[in-house]
Amino acid sequence: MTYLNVSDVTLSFGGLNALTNVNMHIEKGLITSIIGPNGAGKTSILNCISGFYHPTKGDISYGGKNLTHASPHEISSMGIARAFQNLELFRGLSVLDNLLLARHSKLDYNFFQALVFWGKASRVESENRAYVEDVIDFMELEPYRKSLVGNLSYGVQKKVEVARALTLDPDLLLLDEPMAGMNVEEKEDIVRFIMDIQKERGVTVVLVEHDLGVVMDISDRIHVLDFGQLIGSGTPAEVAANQKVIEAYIGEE
Ligand SMILES: Nc1ncnc2c1ncn2[C@@H]1O[C@H](COP(=O)(O)OP(=O)(O)OP(=O)(O)O)[C@@H](O)[C@H]1O
Repeated sequence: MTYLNVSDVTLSFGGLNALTNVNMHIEKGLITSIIGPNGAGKTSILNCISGFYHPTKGDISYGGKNLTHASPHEISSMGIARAFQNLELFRGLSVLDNLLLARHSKLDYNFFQALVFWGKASRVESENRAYVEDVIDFMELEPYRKSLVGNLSYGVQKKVEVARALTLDPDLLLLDEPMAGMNVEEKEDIVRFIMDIQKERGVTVVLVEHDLGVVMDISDRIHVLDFGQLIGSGTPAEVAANQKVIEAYIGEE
């Protein structure tokens, strides 16, 4: 079942097309990876889906709603969360505070209720707290909950970044190179969490990743971009046998 539909999307910066007439269908409940050589347009497509860029041409719809011109905040409230390639965490705050702050953007009580911290506000606040504690538990971040993010290893910070996105209770999670800069053990760890996020929490995952071994292992579907164009889509086996994809990767070496 198509869930997120990228339809004929072009994204131009002056004379340069970062994306050209890209069509991509993301199915609900699956792990879909977007791969391609450097500069192929992978982050650009995530930026379009999450509202940081708006396509120059084409449409993006999600669960039947058009989000082409929606803001990042509107898109996040539709159930799409993103973990960033460059960490978007507050380094001087603890893991717990970072996650509470992220979760806070979902609060639906108004300023005056918050001020007196009474009634609905206090109920919502304790629900948020419980939700964040559940994410800490799920991501096995308990040993670090009071640690300042800036003092943690890069691998743990990347995990906190994924946890930050999870506190938004997403239906769709966009992960931009969650394994970049990680050692083998850290990679194995985060791969396990990505698979659990899909299976146990029922979240649809879109993954941008350079590690082709990992991508082939965990993806249900793969889309391949090269110079801003979609050159292949399908299961890992289909993509691995695609001549255009093979050439794009050989050309990169
Ligand atoms: N804000 C911008 N202004 C101008 N050009 C941009 C901008 N963002 C991206 N580009 C260009 O668009 C093209 C695609 O970039 P993008 O970051 O999407 O590629 P990528 O596949 O994510 O690359 P990488 O694997 O290196 O992260 C590149 O040529 C890049 O220089």
